[in-house]
Amino acid sequence: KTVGIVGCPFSGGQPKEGVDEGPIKMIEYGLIDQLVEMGWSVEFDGHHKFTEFRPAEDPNIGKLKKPRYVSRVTKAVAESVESHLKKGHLALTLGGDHSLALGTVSGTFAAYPDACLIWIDAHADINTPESTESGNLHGCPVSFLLAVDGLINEEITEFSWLKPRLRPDRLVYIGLRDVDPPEKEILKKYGIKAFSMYHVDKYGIGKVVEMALDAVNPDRDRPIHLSFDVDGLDPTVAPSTGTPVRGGLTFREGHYICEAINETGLLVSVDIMEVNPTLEDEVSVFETVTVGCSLVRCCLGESLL
Ligand SMILES: N[C@](CCCC[B-](O)(O)O)(CCN1CCCCC1)C(=O)O
Ligand SMILES: [Mn+2]
Ligand SMILES: [Mn+2]
Ligand SMILES: [Mn+2]
Repeated sequence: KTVGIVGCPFSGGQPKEGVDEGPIKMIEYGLIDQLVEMGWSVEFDGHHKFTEFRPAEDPNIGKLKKPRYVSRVTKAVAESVESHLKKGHLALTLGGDHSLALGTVSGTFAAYPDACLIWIDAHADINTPESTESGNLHGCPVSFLLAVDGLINEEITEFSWLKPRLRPDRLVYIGLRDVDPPEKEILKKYGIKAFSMYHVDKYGIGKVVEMALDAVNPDRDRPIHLSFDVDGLDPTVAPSTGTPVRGGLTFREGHYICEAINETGLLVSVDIMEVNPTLEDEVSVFETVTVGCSLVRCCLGESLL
């Protein structure tokens, strides 16, 4: 079994420097050897050089920041992910900020139209060009990916390459605790299944993962795309990330999600996003990078016994 690693040193979807170093650090910390050790064959042709994609001019479109840069980069990511999947590889995307999911999820649905998406995050990342306050595209990817009318106005031709294929009933969240009011409206309007930290507390992570799978994969026959924003974890677990929010998933809850999804045998594509190894002290950086690597290992079959 082969895993194709898509290294995405990219920070254009948000304002903080450093998140582009996330993939570099995860590889530097030995992720490839760890996966080889587990029996995986690894295809990694080096990190993408996205700085070459940066347009000279990239004025805001409405409130959206760096729309052209994000569009070009995510289109390339979509092609990489799709290509690995069409070769029968498991796609592993290392971020980089979460706007990259515009590419990863597009790539997965191009290869597996019947897929479902499990989004681990403190945030819903479902702002529209109108509803966003920050204009940071890492807060918007899901709204662009949803195959529903009336979310994205046609004027945004930047992302015309993106064919929205994500049905609302194929998307489920775990870990939410910082959702903007307009995002709450969108979740309600489309009946999108969302398990917040309230549900994790109420039911426990085991039941929550089971309910999440029941919601989007009732017969356990659909390929799974897991998009894991490390800020879904509590900041004491993954401190070095751009938008930390207290009251998050424990180390074990985060890993349990990956172990349980691995156990389905249906995982085809996984993103580990928003590791920024420049924001905190050395120990915090080490913790955040290594938790990213251990989440990957659990997605790829590492087990405690
Ligand atoms: N929803 C936010 C955060 C997005 C985080 C992206 B992720 O999950 O990939 O890290 C926050 C907007 N919020 C509005 C009220 C004032 C504080 C910021 C946004 O900027 O849209
Ligand atoms: Mn191959
Ligand atoms: Mn987040
Ligand atoms: Mn996110």
